[in-house]
Amino acid sequence: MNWTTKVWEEARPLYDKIIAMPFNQELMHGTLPLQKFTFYMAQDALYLKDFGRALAIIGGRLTDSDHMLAFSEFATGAIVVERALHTGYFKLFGVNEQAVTPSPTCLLYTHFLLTKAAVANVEEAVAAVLPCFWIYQKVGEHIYAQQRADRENPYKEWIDTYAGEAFSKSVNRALAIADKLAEHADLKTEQAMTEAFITATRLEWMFWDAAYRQESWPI
Ligand SMILES: Cc1ncc(CO)c(N)n1
Ligand SMILES: Cc1ncsc1CCO
Repeated sequence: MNWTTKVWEEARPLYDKIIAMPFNQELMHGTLPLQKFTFYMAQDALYLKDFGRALAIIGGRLTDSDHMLAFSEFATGAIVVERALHTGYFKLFGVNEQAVTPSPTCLLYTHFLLTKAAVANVEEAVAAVLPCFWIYQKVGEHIYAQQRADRENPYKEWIDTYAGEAFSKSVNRALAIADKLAEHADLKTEQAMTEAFITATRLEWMFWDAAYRQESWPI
């Protein structure tokens, strides 16, 4: 059994909890309050910039040139999505970019990714960024399949991005790279990959939860 199949079995209960979150249920029905979505978007723009940075770092650390190419394209993709938020939802919903600073959870997640990208084994670094691809694809596709066709959803563009074919191609490429690295990894490295994947999946849950609560710094 390949590593991604095994790790998904472990992550499955976390994924089920992510789907059931009020943020995602309300996003699916188009009833998520605009304030909560706007908070999420503003935090996600900050997230995507550092995520892109982490992907570029990993790209530079990989050995295989096909893998390097894939990660530099993922890094480009993350920055393109970050730019699209600014010209799309930010303008549409009137977000003041200057006023946005990272929430505790956003900072925790981006710093986790940047630390793994910079100093962990590259296999573990790839595993750490994988939920950003895979969880978003699964959530996007779930919401896309469940949404009601007769109703306009203000968050349609978000849903279409992550349920779309272009994103799916990136996800499949990232999964294949992770499996290839796991295939050649020793047991200890494979276990570290699994742990990094599970931690990042928890952080995905926390990122949506923080947006729903519009999390701020306690002091
Ligand atoms: C928090 C978060 N994780 C993953 C993605 C998709 O890459 C995103 N846009 N935001
Ligand atoms: C995972 C991911 N999320 C937004 S862009 C990107 C890389 C794929 O282009």
